[in-house]
Amino acid sequence: MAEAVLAIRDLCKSFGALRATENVSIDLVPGEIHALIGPNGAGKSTLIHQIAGTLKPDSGEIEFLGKPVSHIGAAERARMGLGRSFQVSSLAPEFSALRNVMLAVQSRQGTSFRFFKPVMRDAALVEPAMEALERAGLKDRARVPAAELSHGERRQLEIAIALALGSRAFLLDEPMAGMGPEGSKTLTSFLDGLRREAPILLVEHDMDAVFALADRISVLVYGRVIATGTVEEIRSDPEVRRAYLGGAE
Ligand SMILES: Nc1ncnc2c1ncn2[C@@H]1O[C@H](COP(=O)(O)OP(=O)(O)OP(=O)(O)O)[C@@H](O)[C@H]1O
Repeated sequence: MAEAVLAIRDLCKSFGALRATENVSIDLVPGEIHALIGPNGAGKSTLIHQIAGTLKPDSGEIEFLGKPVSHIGAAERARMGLGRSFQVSSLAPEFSALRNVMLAVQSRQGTSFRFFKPVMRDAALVEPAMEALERAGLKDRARVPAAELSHGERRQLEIAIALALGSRAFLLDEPMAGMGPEGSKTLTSFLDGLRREAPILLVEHDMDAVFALADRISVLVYGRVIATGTVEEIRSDPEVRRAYLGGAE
């Protein structure tokens, strides 16, 4: 298997007596969607927080792009290209999709344009912002205020921002939440293509989306990974069926 973009080894996190993450080891290889599923309270969000750097593990290692990152903060991990999306929306609703992405490009370029006049600065931001919108399938909606975009388009916009920030891997926490059947279908096909941009660690309760998208699935129950495998392996695993999938077919 290709070298992991993201490698998590023996991660542990307890809240008092509760073991929210217990010796979790999973990885993310180039081009894949690795879904993380499990019942409510299994520890999925706790794990994503630790990977993103917003929660400190008790022990274990996290490597991103071959470098240990356990000791560095969330902002630094984001700068390295670990893109987290969907739980906290960072969109400015009154600004156009384009302006939202331009702000991200600007934050990435830092102060290198501060000596330029605003209009020239804008020109230097438009091109990379439009490119990110195109990669996220939103080029035609560039001038539309974020508030007027559909639910699914706002998620695409968040992805465009992550792409503009140079994401090398995506941590997506329940992207299908709040979507109707049509929106879920559109977003599923969008995410299907997104894996070519960067691999995705996908936390999702929508099993149709998970089974349609995942190259591999890890099942988390009471903080432990009870199985990792392909869709077929996971669907036919007796322990997984007992603990989580039940009669879902
Ligand atoms: N800050 C905290 N302090 C104490 N307990 C916590 C804290 N955060 C999470 N927990 C507990 O850790 C366990 C795992 O929670 P977590 O939110 O990670 O689960 P989850 O799999 O994401 O659930 P859901 O699918 O409902 O979002 C739960 O029992 C939860 O109550």
